[in-house]
Amino acid sequence: MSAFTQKTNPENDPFYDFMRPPADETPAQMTARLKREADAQRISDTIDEDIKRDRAQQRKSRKELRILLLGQGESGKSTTLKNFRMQYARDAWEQERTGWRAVIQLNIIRSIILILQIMEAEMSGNGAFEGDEDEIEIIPRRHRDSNSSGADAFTDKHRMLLIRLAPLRGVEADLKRRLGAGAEPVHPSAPMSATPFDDPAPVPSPKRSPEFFVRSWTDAIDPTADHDSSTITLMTCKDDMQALWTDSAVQLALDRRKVQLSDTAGFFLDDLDRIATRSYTATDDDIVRARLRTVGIQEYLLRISDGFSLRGNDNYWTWKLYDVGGCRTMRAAWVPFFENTDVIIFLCPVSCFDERLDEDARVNRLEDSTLLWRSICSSKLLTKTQLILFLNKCDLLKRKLKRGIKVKSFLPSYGDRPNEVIPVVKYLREKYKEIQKQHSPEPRVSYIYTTTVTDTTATAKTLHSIRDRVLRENLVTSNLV
Ligand SMILES: Nc1nc2c(ncn2[C@@H]2O[C@H](COP(=O)(O)OP(=O)(O)OP(=O)(O)O)[C@@H](O)[C@H]2O)c(=O)[nH]1
Ligand SMILES: [Mg+2]
Repeated sequence: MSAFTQKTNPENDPFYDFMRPPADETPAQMTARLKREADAQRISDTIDEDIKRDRAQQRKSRKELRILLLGQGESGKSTTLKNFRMQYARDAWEQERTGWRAVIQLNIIRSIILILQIMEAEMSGNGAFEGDEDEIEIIPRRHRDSNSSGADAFTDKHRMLLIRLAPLRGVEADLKRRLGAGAEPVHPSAPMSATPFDDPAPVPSPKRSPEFFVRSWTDAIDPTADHDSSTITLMTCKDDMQALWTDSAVQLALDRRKVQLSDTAGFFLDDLDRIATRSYTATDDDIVRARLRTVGIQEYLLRISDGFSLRGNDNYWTWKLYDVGGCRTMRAAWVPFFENTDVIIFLCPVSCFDERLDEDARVNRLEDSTLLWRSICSSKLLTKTQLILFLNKCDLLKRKLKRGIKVKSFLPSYGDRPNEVIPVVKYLREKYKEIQKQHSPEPRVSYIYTTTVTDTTATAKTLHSIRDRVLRENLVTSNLV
């Protein structure tokens, strides 16, 4: 087994007596024994390394690469995967297009229900509000002024909107039922680990209740499903949804509670005219922006041409991409996938410096991401794995800094550097590069990209560059060139 099972008590080891040194061991005998043990360990490590290298070599001679997408929840792993599939698995991508409509409808309803909840809380003078038992996403992460209330700002018009939009809750339940063919509940207080290598430990229940998710897209995205009743309700509610979203009292309430709805995952309220129609078909951009949380680990196959070999099928490689759930309750499940992983694409959302984790509100998101990056860089299991870092969500960072949020207030080490995108990204790039350099068991090349993976055109260029670099490196190490 791996190095991560070391924490067991040696007294429980059935071989403990056998391994225990003799009671009357002299210092000279002890030195000799320790040397023997160290030699044996070295030989065992070398054999393990040889086996690993042979396996990697075999996979490479079959032109197969394993690529793992890692990073905290909402860092953009599935969105990166979507970009890969859009570029390199176009047929499957097209087949799933119709099915994304239901996910996007659900994203819209989630945003509306959040606004309704906030409005209800404000009307009743409650500082805080609770979502439904299995409520989804978007309970604000940042600090709220819980004493403020705008009850007076709301009128009969708002009460009427509450009533008229109530049918959306039924549509939400219906869509969840249909989409949730592969769903299983995630216990909100399930044991968590900050890195995949820590023993999971229970933490207090998170403030937010769990977000909707499905275990696999292919279960959820059913292009043949008839979602007409949801579409009709959305069409009927469209004007009211727009009236709610553009209402000034609502906007003020969202501001008071520091809910930046347009920056949240799966935001489509500015696109209602286009989406709440019977003929709506999800565009590539819509699919990339749609939010569906990942649970467990999902495998996707891509066939990617290396563009080097001359003969027909000879130039195709199979890339096995693994998309994982990034929340702390799911990180322990990553470890079995580390063995034989050729490449890790790690996503750090640079806009998250002022946010807390959904699953543990005590933890700053950037701190969490940095800790995770360090653990991945230092892992002995991943010594030979090529690490590619995406400093992602640069668009959101730009918007946040423009609103005047100061990086220094959350990251004192940032000091008096300019509160602008380029210096912030440069600072984080250097920090992450330094961590990689300091903690990697062996020197490794650093591949760092600044990304906004919802920008499909820019991301296509990044992915082509990665394809070329990864293939070149693996062609060289497998002596195929
Ligand atoms: N504006 C913006 N949104 C992004 C970016 N990257 C991802 N998102 C959005 O952020 C949300 C979360 O992204 P996902 O790809 O689902 O995150 P994930 O890492 O797979 O999250 P888990 O499955 O929970 O581990 C989605 O709605 C994306 O559209 C980005 O660079 N900019
Ligand atoms: Mg995901």
